[in-house]
Amino acid sequence: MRILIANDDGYLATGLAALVQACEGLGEITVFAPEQNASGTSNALTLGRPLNIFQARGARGHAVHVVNGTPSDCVHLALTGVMSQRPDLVLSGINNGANMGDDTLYSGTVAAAMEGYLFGVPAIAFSQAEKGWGEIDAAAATARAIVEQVLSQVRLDGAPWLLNVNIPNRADALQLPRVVTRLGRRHASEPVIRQTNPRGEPIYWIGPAGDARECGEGTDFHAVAQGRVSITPLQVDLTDHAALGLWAARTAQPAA
Ligand SMILES: Nc1nc2c(ncn2[C@@H]2O[C@H](COP(=O)(O)O)[C@@H](O)[C@H]2O)c(=O)[nH]1
Repeated sequence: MRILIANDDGYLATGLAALVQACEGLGEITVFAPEQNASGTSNALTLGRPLNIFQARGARGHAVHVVNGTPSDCVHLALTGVMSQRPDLVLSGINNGANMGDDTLYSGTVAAAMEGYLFGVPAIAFSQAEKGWGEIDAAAATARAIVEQVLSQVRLDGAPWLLNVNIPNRADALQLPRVVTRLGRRHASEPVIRQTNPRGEPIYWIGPAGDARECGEGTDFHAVAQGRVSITPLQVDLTDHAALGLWAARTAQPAA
C-alpha cells in the first residue's frame, strides 16, 4: 500500500513527524509538505508562479519532498505527476490545533486531504484539539489505529471517502472512545486586531476563531469536549440541494 502524507504546519512540524513515524510499517510512505506554515490557506493552489520542490529531512529525520507552496499544492503536485505511482491513501496532519466546524473551510490540513479525495484517493485529515503538540505521540498512535481500523472495514479501490479527525491532547488518546460526528458551527471570528507597524502604518491581524455556537450532542465540538475522538465524514458538494426548487421559482423567467 502506498501512503501520501502531507500537512499544513510545514515540513518541520512535530505533528507531521509523529504521524509519519506512527504510520511506519503500514506501507510505502511518501511525504510532501509545505516549506512554510500554511495554516488557514484552505484549498488554495499557487497559479501565479512556478513551484519548487527540494528534498529535506523532517523533525524526526524522515525524508520530505518540500514544496514552496500550499498544502493543496503539495498533494496536487504529487498526484499530477511528481509521484511516479498513485497513492492508495492520503493522510494529512497532525495539525497543531483543532479543525472543527467552520475551521474545515479554512483549514490547510483538511484541504490537503480533500485534494486527495478530489483526485479519487481516500483521505483522512488529523488534528489535535489543542495547540502545542502536547501528547502528540498518543495522538499519532490513535491516528494509526484509526487508519488500521478503517482499512479493515473498507476497500481503498472503491469510491473515495474523506474523514476529518480531531483528537484530544491526552496521554490515553488511544483508549478514548471514537465517535462519528457532524460538523458543528462557530460564531463569527473575533474582531480584527489593529496595530501600528514601526513605520506608523496600520496593520491588521485576523482575530481569534469564534467560540463554538452549534456544539450540541452529535457535533465534533461536543465529542472533543467530552474527551472523545471525533471522526467526521466530509463531502465536497456545496450545492444547497434543499434550496434548488426555491431558487428555481425565484429565478423563473416568463415563457417566451
Ligand atoms: N479566525 C481564526 N481562525 C483560526 C485561528 N487559529 C486557527 N483558526 C482556525 O483553525 C484552522 C486551523 O486549521 P489549519 O489546518 O489551517 O491549521 C484555521 O484554518 C481556522 O479556521 C485564529 O487565530 N483566528
